Amino acid sequence: MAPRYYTVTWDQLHRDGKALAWRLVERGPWTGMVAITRGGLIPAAIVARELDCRLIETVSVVTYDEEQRGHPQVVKPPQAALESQGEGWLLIDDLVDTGTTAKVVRAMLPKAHFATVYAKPAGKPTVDTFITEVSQDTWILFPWDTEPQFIAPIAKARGNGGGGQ
Ligand SMILES: O=P(O)(O)OC[C@H]1O[C@H](OP(=O)(O)OP(=O)(O)O)[C@H](O)[C@@H]1O
Ligand code: HPA
Ligand SMILES: [Mg+2]
Repeated sequence: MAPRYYTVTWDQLHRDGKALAWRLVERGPWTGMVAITRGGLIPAAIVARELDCRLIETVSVVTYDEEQRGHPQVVKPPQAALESQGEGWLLIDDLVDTGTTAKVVRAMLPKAHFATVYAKPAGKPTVDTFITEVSQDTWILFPWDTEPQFIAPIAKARGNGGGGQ
């Protein structure tokens, strides 16, 4: 079955990122943040600004090639947070889908608080805090993966022409 799409604009991402920061500020203070690259980088920047957090580490896990899921590979470990096992650290990603990426990172930082902006049901048990849930068969389109384009008027797309003079 073709996936449904849920389009997220920059404005919406900023609003949802701030909503996440409101939840997380109550759980702090935080030693620092670990952004899961690349999707977690912009949500992490929004949350870091709101929480006045300046210590940002990254962890890189490659799981997907476009919409195809592969075997997760840790390309860069979250060095600064490893010794504490992530205690006091916020782990940020844009979304959890199957939870594959989350499980790999949580194994490295079992004491970190894991937060995402969006979550699908299969990945939900791996997240401590998230803002918006979408169904498992929905593909989230982020603003960095999309661009606005021309769309034909409804009447033309239906092939029933325009109104006459
Ligand atoms: O719960 P999962 O099924 O693991 O899917 C979620 C992960 O997939 C995407 O990252 P991706 O691997 O596409 O890399 P990217 O962040 O560099 O785009 C997304 O940013 C999450 O990190
Ligand atoms: O729904 C999604 N959107 C974008 N990237 C993703 N990576 C896993 N699931 C998704
Ligand atoms: Mg990612």
